[in-house]
Amino acid sequence: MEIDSEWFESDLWVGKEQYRAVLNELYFSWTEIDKKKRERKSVSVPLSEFIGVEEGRVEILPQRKVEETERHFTVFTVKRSRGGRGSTGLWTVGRTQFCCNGQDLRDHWVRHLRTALRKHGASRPRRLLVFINPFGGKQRGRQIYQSLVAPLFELAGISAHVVVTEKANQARDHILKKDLTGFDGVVCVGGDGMFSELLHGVIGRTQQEAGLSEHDPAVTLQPCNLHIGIIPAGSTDCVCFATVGVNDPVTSTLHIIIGDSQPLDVCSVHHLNKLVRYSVSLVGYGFYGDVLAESERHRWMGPLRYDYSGCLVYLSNRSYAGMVHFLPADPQLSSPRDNTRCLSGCRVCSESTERLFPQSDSSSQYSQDSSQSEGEWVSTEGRFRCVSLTCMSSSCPRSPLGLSPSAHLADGTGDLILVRDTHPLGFLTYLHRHTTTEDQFDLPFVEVHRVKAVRFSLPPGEEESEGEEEGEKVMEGGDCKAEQEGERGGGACRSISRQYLTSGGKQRGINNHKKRDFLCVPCCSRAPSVSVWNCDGEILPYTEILCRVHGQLVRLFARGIEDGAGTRPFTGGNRKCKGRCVLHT
Ligand SMILES: Nc1ncnc2c1ncn2[C@@H]1O[C@H](COP(=O)(O)OP(=O)(O)OP(=O)(O)O)[C@@H](O)[C@H]1O
Ligand SMILES: CCCCCCCCCCCCC/C=C/[C@@H](O)[C@H](CO)NC(C)=O
Ligand SMILES: [Ca+2]
Repeated sequence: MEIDSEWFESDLWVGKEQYRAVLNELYFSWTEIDKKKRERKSVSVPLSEFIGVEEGRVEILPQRKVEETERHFTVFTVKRSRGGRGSTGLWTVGRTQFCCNGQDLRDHWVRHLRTALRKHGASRPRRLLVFINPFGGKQRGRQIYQSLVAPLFELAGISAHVVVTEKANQARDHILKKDLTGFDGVVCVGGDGMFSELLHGVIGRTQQEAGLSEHDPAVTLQPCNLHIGIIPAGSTDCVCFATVGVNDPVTSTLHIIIGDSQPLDVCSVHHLNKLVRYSVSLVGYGFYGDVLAESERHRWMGPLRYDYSGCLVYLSNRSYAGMVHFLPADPQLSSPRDNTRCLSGCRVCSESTERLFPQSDSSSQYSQDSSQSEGEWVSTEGRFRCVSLTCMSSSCPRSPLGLSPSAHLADGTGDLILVRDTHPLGFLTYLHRHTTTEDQFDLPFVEVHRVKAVRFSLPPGEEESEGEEEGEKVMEGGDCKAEQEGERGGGACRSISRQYLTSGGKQRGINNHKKRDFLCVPCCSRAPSVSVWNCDGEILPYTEILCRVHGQLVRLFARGIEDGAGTRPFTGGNRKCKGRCVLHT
């Protein structure tokens, strides 16, 4: 019966059917024995997708139920499930209860399966630090963790230290300052804002330990070893959706348990050689900045505030003057218009790993490539509806292909999208194409460039003033110059952002009249001359910024979007796959 320490096989029953079950070093499989059947059922589970084994007849979700019997054992595996809209990125917990012909055989199976799991699971996390935002999204973070995540962690033998946050930035500061010895990863239960806290904590901590300055945009940052897991429980779970393919807590938990590892590009945003923030999804000026700023005034609406604010901002019909300078990426490697899709196991991203971290010697240690020459900067100016930089596709439920459908998660570049001023219908067409398979870049007023760095400045005479004091105070209604001058469009002029800050009464960064102008968005009749930057859902306190993409700076417990997950292939509209896409490689 026992072949060697890896192999094990015997007959087993599942319900009334008899199976031949085999465990080898890669798979656990069971095949129906009934010779009379034309089609015999056969299941094969790679050990990499094996979650756990328990004695008896056991259920884990929705509730733990154990029926202790001597002859049964239950295995739990990753099961791919059909979600809504043909999505295949949804994972559930597969459960199979096996019956043996005696307790000895049962004990053998449990022992062998556990040993195989231990051997195979060397790269799986054993200890995690979990931060729950109890107020994110629909305020269900705590419940999601307790009912869906914790039981699966327990089944998989993961021990979790849980912190329910009491204030903003607690998770970031914990990661920056506390002892993290023994943790294999950090996990957030929340939305993009919580993810951003973990991102800043992990990157900051890694640079501190490496003795590197985060402020210098020219510094090659140290890639972070501590993995980040995202259990989606926010109003916007864009990073989760774009890296997993669905926003589903169980799917994300399973990716964490099996120790998936997805490298991710990160953009550092600087103002005058000072780090302002990091971004993985969107650094957007104009429309996306205005929508975020407007949405802050309607937080009570919950996730719907983005739709409402989107309509208001669209109707305000704004464009902004600016100068954009960018450092193009190597066009030989890929293009934002090559109709490829960055899917799990993406070839472009794996080739980028070799380029970004050439192996310096025979050991497996990666060292970062700093030999490449920077290349020539390109400049353009004009009036823009929006200027967006995204390091990934930024696909989300609203826009399943995302802001830049052919962007890559881990190729060391970002896509810069310039939407020049146009008539309202033109801009509406651009926005609407995000929700369909039609190419949003195939419009005369839209440009897209694959870049390594971007600098944005205001036109001459409109530059930001500098040197104001630090310290923070939220801008109040009534600070509005236009309101004081009786220029408002109707109703009271309200300040639009909780996060747009002034310094102890004095403003930081932007000179007063410009700042007051845009704080009146969109209720005043006078059009503001500057917008704000939306950086992964946070408003930046500066207009003139320098962004630099750091290839594969962090790693998520994810594997990218599996073929067909949460997306549609390029079959519609004028986007045609020419056989070069990842689906065909
Ligand atoms: N206990 C807390 N109290 C207040 N704010 C918190 C707390 N914990 C985390 N935060 C902050 O709340 C912000 C939003 O959280 P999160 O991203 O989880 O939810 P969300 O609903 O998706 O967010 P948003 O409404 O901004 O889209 C984060 O930026 C985070 O810093
Ligand atoms: C007429 C229909 C108009 C629909 C317009 C849809 C446009 C969708 C574009 C999706 C962009 C997603 C960008 C991601 C942003 C996130 O980084 C950020 C943080 O969560 N979210 C927000 C809302 O700023
Ligand atoms: Ca990228």
